[in-house]
Amino acid sequence: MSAAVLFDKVTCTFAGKAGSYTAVKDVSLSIAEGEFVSVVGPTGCGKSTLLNVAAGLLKPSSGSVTTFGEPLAGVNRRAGYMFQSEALMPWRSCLDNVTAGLEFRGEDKATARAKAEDWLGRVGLAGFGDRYPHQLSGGMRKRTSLAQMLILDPKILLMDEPFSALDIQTRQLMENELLELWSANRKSVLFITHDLEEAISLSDRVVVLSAGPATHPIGDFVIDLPRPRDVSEIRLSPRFIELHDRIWHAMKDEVLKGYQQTKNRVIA
Ligand SMILES: Nc1ncnc2c1ncn2[C@@H]1O[C@H](COP(=O)(O)OP(=O)(O)OP(=O)(O)O)[C@@H](O)[C@H]1O
Repeated sequence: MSAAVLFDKVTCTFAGKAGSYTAVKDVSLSIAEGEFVSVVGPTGCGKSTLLNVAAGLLKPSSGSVTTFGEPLAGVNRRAGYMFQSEALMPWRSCLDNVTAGLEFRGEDKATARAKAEDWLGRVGLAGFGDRYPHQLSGGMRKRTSLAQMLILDPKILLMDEPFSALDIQTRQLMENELLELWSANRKSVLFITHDLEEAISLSDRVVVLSAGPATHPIGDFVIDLPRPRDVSEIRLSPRFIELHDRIWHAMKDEVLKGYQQTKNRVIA
């Protein structure tokens, strides 16, 4: 079975006024079909850069990416995205935001509407379709974004700190909802987060990145916690605490290095 996403020795170098900067170097990483993989690492190390490469929005300076065995050229059409920032169109209702992708694909309005209503129900927003984004809470806007992504039935979900702007309770509710939707129809997920607890509670595997420059994976941990999981309860289990200790041990020096380097780059 081919990997949903396979990074093979991916390097990304950015040109800048002060010279070039190699954000990630020789990254090899694979995400299997149906696998939930989180990538954690110090601030500014290159997590979003890798996600952008998987999305086909950024071409690596060297190395290659394949998706389901095919070389990725241009935007990854098999992927759905969810980012930290709000991506809803403020001038469209919640329902019209969810139908947008299908309309762009040329699906007829009535079918798109029926599918969107179904998805709004699945993410707990039945009856909210005619609200506009500014009339929804942060959690509801995230649910709308989830429906907007899932309605297109992507084979891979690329998620860049999608819940980091939410308060802790709403965040855990959303994480549980994501797991429930994911387990009903296992997609491959590449999930970027700063938050190690979030990574462990959601994932099958957690990949730890080194501090930049030339970021690369320094640890790859299988998360053997049972499913289904409740993200707030699983954090109290002895196995979770053990995994957290091990991964944090691998990460903490890099986090300090990353923080120092970011500070120095700002000062320089
Ligand atoms: N287009 C670009 N041009 C120049 N430098 C860039 C560009 N994109 C990213 N970088 C640099 O590459 C490095 C990695 O950035 P990236 O956003 O991937 O990190 P991150 O791990 O996602 O950060 P954070 O944890 O803060 O969200 C950073 O030092 C950033 O300044």
